[in-house]
Amino acid sequence: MSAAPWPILAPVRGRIGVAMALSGLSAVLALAALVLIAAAVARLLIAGTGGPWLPVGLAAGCTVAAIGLRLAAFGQSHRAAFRLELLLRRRLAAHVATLPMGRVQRIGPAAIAKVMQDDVKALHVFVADATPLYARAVVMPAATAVALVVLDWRFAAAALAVAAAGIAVMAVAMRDGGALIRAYHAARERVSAAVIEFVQAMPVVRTFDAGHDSFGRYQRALDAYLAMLVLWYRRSALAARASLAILAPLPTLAALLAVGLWTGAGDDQGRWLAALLTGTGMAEAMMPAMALRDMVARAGLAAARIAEIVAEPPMAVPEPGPTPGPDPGPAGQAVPQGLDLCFQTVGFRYAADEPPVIEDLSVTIPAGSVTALVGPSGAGKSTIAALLCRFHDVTAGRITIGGVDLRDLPPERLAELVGFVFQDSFLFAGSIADNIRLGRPDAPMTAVIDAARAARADDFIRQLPQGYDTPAGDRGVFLSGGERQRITIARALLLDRPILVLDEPTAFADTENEAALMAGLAALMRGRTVIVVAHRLSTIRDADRILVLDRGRLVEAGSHVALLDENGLYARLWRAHERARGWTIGGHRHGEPA
Ligand SMILES: Nc1ncnc2c1ncn2[C@@H]1O[C@H](COP(=O)(O)OP(=O)(O)OP(=O)(O)O)[C@@H](O)[C@H]1O
Repeated sequence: MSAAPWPILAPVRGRIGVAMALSGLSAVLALAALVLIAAAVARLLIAGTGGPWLPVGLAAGCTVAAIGLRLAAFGQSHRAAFRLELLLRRRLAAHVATLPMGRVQRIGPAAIAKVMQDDVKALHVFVADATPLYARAVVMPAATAVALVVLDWRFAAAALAVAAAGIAVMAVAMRDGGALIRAYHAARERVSAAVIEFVQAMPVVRTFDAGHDSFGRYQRALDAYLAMLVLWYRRSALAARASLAILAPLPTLAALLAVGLWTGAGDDQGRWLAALLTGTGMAEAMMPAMALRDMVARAGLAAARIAEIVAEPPMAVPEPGPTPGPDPGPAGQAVPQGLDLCFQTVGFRYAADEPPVIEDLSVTIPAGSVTALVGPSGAGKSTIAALLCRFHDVTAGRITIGGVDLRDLPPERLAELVGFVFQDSFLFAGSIADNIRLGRPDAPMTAVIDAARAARADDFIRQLPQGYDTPAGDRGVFLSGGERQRITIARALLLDRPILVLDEPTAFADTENEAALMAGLAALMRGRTVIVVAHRLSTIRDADRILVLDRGRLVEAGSHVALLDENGLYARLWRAHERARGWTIGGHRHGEPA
């Protein structure tokens, strides 16, 4: 990973430049104030050189201006940081929205959230705090060196020799610095990941080990972090302390005093005093630049992670312009004519180096029909549902709606045609009504209520503390899996898409909810083209056609009755399903004495 944060700062480069220039100028003025104070003291000590008030006044002016410029520099850098934060978050959000959903799932929502929050924040901190300090740490020693050369080259030589010795020892302390910093940050990140995993997995972990071993991974990450710190300390502690001692003001002060005494450079007391006042802090002024290395490295890592997301190729969309796409038809119309879904020798693999999970799938799903996808675990049912939503693009063949390749449909057109209900029904922070309105924010309340009624959700929503205005989402009201699913169904009903993809829609239904959920689903499916992925075969026995998949291939197709007659894979799955329904916990069959 590149460790240079600078390219990503390009949009605010101008403002950062201004901040650094102001900070550098402030350093020069602070130095000028010291020279002027030396001149004032010299005038006091040496008779006949004039009164001290002019240099004192100028020194005061320089100090005030230096403080003002420093504040202005931080003002500019903070503004640049806020602007950068806003720009990067907007850019990331806009880019992530263009990525294929499958890619987003593969990168992981948590990883994306971390980049959008933590890495952007790290760059904010870098720009706001580090850039002015960085300029100061470079300009201050350089300007001091120039001032010393002007005063007397011997003072300059003495101060530079001390600084060079300090930097040489520091270089020893920082050998392998880049590798150590990367290892340090990697260890820190493993601790963060372990703590997140620990908290997220707590419900599962606790059930199994009552919390005794659940610290395991976290503890190991902490141990590795500690080992890393100890290694770093051992490698660099002695040299680092030695370099800090050399770069501190005292050694430079001693060198300047010695040079003044022994070389005759101190004969001009005014110059000597000026050299002592300005030069003493020269080596020390370099120290922040060393410390900032770590901040630059951290910002570099954050920038690299942001760049990685931005470099993800977006989903291919057709050129804007008239698209020969099928017309979704007026809202409320049953299924517009000609919206057959067609898989033509479709193949799909998740990565170029992975085996295909869908192979040579050719099937036509007529408009208005209900088609179920069944098959053993891992057969590829959910993958087909995901392909229909363009979470991924097929890697062979094509999928068409009304004769148009999905890849030739603008995403918004696809969204008008196809609606989805997944097993994992996510509710956003917002009221229940807002959640039903998602996708049709201007829908009137009467339409929301009608959809909720048809989805069999109206009754339980009305019993919530604030009815349709009750807050949902993570921090909202607690709803059962079946209730959440019925809200999702109401949402899909309100959207009124002609084609529906349902992935395990009854996965979370309990017995009490199942009847309501099935009734809601029946309302939703009426008059639409439906593709439903189901584990519970009893829920899809009335489907017009059942497609049976095995290891990515279509092995049987037909109605429930026809497939039972065939006595193949479907018949075996059905018998297994029937047996499983008959079993109760404890190993007894329904109707048998316990
Ligand atoms: N994001 C992914 N990356 C890589 N491989 C995946 C991904 N999702 C699924 N697979 C693999 O693709 C194959 C098909 O998975 P899919 O989830 O489509 O099967 P399924 O029939 O829906 O299974 P189940 O009934 O268990 O949900 C499996 O071998 C699975 O491991």
